[in-house]
Amino acid sequence: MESSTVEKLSDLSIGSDDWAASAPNLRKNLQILSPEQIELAKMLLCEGQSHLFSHWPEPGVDDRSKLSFFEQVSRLNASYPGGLVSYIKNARSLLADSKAGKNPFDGFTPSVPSGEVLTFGDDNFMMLEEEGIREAQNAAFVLVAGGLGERLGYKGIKLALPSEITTGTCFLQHYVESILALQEASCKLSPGKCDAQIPLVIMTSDDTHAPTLQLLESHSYFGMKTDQVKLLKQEKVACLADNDARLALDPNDKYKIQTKPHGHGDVHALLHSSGVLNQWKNSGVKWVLFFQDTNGLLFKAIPASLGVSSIKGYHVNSLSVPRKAKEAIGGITKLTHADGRTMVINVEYNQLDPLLRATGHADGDVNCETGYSPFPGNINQLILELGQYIEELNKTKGAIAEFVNPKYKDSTKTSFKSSTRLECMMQDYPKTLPSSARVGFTVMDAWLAYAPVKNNPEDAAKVPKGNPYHSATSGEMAIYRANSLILRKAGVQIADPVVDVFNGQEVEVWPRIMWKPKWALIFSDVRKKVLTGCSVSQRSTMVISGQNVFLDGLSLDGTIVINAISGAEVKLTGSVQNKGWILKHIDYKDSSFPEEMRIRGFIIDKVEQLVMNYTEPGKFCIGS
Ligand SMILES: O=c1ccn([C@@H]2O[C@H](COP(=O)(O)OP(=O)(O)O[C@H]3O[C@H](CO)[C@H](O)[C@H](O)[C@H]3O)[C@@H](O)[C@H]2O)c(=O)[nH]1
Repeated sequence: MESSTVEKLSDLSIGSDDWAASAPNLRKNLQILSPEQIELAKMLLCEGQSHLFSHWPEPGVDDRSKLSFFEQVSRLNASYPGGLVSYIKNARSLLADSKAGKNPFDGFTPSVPSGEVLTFGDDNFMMLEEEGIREAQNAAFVLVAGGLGERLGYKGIKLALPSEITTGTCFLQHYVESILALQEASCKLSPGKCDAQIPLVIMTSDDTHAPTLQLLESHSYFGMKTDQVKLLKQEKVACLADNDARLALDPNDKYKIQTKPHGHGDVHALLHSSGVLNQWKNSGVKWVLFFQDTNGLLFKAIPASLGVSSIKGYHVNSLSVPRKAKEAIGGITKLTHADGRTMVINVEYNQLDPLLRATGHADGDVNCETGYSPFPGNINQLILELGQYIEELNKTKGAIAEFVNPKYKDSTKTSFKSSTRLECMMQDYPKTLPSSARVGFTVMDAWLAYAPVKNNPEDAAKVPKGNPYHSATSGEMAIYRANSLILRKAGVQIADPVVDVFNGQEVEVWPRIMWKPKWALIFSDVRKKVLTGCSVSQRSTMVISGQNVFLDGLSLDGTIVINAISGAEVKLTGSVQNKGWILKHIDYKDSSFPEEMRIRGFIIDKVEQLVMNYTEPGKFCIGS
């Protein structure tokens, strides 16, 4: 050992180790720690964390575990803006506010903001869609997928779950194919050569990282270039044992700090620290679109909402849908402070009711005469303008306003039922923006834009009548409904749905109509490909996978599946009739079926179908 190192160590461990007086068991072990670890130990003691070492035995016993404890501390320190010192200080302050019952919206009065309300299929909507397609080549997508989906109770990652079982396409595949279709459509509109590759970042966590990577790798990235996709893993944060923000030890490992997820708000700090935003800026990206793991309808709403951002010049545009009172989505709210400040921001679903009650709305979160809450529902699809986003993150480093939600043992609020932690949400990003920032929102019908898969069958069945179930059943049925309604609007005679009950949830069953994003991204695509005199019966299934497939005088009563390369132009006409595909009820408790089927309450019995595959270029016609 070099003499200078010897001196330094002896200095710390023998001579001047008074700083460790509050943790005698740590003091005895200083000799096994590196200088960096000793610095971390000093920091922990300074922050009142001596209890972490009270059980430490003599040097020589469990030394490996002691070192791995510090490795974890080092990781926790590095992954939080400002390190653990900031985390603990923020925690103390938020815990004190929580104990005092301080309302985070103190001094603010809520009111209903005004935003862009769009109507599917009208001239304005179609103009915005065209604009969105033009801008798509300047977009980058960010998918937050670090959550485990505890409410759904599904064992795998939600991105691997089929969004519908007619084609069995999982959410991630659908998202990637939609982005690739946007890329192609946008480039086609550019004069000259356009070789834009729309980047996709996926935020994962320890819970989801490996399976997400595996899903991508085992499917060749669903057609994306491997360097087009980047995974950023969020770290968990330390749990807090009490109001003094003493860190909690893992009940199963006393050399480990217990950790829990910090929330989707981490995405901003991760994008900032990864350097990816500047790379995007240099390659001409202008818009960053954030989205969540299970919304099979989302890409039907992307083109028009991107069009709104572009035409209005919004720095922040949140996509929203009419919200049913008490629905588990935040409300977009205008908050006006007594001092004159205003902001338009998401008020999370658990905070909206208390905020309204505290500000003179005795009934809290209730529907108005329209049958919906007057506050539009935030679906957490945000479009940020990259230049202003980078400017803001350079100031904040991506730190987002946090909150804490401890479950107290009793009304004295002195101890917790279980450890808690700080959390943050990505939609709180606008909270720190200057008043000059252009923050807006776009409202679209829920049938077109929002059908997440969040609730397990039991909880979904308990949702108040008239409110959306947000289950695998409703998420799938919503896709069929949206596609049916879009074709209806384009002039196809689509039979009315029938009402059925799956896993205790009453849903409308429309014909199972599916198309790949490359067939139609926007309504004008559908109109170009759907000619006159078409009809589809309620029991029918239609799957279109091919760019140049046209419906012209088709009368479908059964199942038709078309797979065609882009060079093949296929016309579907005349009558197609067969026994088709039948939905069969299954019970979610019946473990003879795979979990991803059980959670929706049905399987498809593929009795008879017409399947046509076109692998050569040319013009083809099906139907008699
Ligand atoms: O630490 C986390 C937690 C969640 N997520 C991801 O964030 C997304 C949203 O998570 P949840 O589905 O659990 O979110 P909530 O339902 O609690 O609520 C959020 O989504 C709603 C709409 O779906 C509303 O917009 C609401 O205001 C917003 O907070 C998911 O893709 C999830 O994977 C992470 O990446 N990391």
